[in-house]
Amino acid sequence: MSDNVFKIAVLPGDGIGPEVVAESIKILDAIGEAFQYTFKYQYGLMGADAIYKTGNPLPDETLAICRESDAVLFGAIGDPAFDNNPDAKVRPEQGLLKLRKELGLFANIRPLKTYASLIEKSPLKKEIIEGTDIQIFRELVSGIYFGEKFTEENGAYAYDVCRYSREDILPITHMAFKEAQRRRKKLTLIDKANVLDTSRLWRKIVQEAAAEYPDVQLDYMFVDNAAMQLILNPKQFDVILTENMFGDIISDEASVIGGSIGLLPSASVGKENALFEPIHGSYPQAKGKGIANPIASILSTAMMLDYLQLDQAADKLRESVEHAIENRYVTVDLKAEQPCSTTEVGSFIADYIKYSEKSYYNF
Ligand SMILES: NC(=O)C1=CN([C@@H]2O[C@H](COP(=O)(O)OP(=O)(O)OC[C@H]3O[C@@H](n4cnc5c(N)ncnc54)[C@H](O)[C@@H]3O)[C@@H](O)[C@H]2O)C=CC1
Ligand SMILES: CC(C)CC(=O)C(=O)O
Ligand SMILES: [Mg+2]
Repeated sequence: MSDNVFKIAVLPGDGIGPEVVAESIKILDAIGEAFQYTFKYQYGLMGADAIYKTGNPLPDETLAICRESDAVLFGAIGDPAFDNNPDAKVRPEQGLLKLRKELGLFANIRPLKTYASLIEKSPLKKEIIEGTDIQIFRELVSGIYFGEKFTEENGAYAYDVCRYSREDILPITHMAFKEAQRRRKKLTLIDKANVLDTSRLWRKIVQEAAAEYPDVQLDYMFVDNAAMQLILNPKQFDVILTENMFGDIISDEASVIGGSIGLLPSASVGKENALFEPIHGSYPQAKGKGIANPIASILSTAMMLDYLQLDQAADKLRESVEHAIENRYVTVDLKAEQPCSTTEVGSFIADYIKYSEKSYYNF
């Protein structure tokens, strides 16, 4: 990374991935213009698109581009042709899981907040969700997604092994405690320690680590109860720490509180690199229809600007997104009276960044 020049690996992927990433690039260019940054993009094949073109869901060239980059901007992978074929040995999802493992992206951070103009649009009552502000820390490169897996040749049985080590658990545990210290000083470990040995190991290690953070209130919640509590009383949560599969599931559920999964960004962070992607998938039903909400990808780009320590630019991007949402310049999933298309939302946000008052310069 040299002053004001940043190498960004761009992996659009499948389905709506290319559409929402295109809006993020449009906005990154607007940020570059407004703040005099240069973002150099290197595009890479990924997922089903990569399988169709190369036979590999994560080509070596794509991995090399990511390793050489300052950050990775990723869309989504996934294709019904593979979803509906349980016998497919090569799958798009393998590319994403391999990329996360190869880059050592052990911490997946999924922020969730509510917006005033969307509160009334939620299926949940205003008094329950208003003011919800949660950070989910999901372990991303271990657990059942990465364990030994086997299917008996005649389909008689199959298994997936969930395995965790202290080395898998500690790094993200410390990250989550430190984030709680910066926020409202509450950390909730979500697990299934009443049944699973792996969860009991999480609870033991997190309990040990807690001694280093006496200012943080630590509590525990079984994942089935947590799935209910997220809907009953989401404001009880500040920072959530959990293992891979539980985090995958509860973050999609939590997205309903914010108004749409099309709003939720994520950062996947390791020691030497980071990847930024919406929490949603390739939403194949919407491919090519211009109805996909690009804001989750755009807010993931804001998290990338945070990571690159471009704080003013990140703040301006978030201000621009809030301006679009509060002025109802949004896609159909947010129940807009006059829905905008994916590209209209992106252009509205990009124009606001370029032409709004210089509210972010300290003149
Ligand atoms: N990180 C990734 O690349 C992920 C990939 N996938 C893959 O995506 C494919 C589809 O999986 P699904 O379970 O249908 O998950 P999905 O997240 O693609 O879509 C689920 C539902 O969420 C809504 N949705 C998703 N993205 C949206 C957006 N940007 N704007 C508005 N609404 C949106 C739609 O109602 C959609 O039917 C599968 O192949 C799956 O493996 C799923 C999750 C994450
Ligand atoms: C391939 C899946 C594990 C992707 C996903 O659902 C996620 O990361 O949220
Ligand atoms: Mg998921």
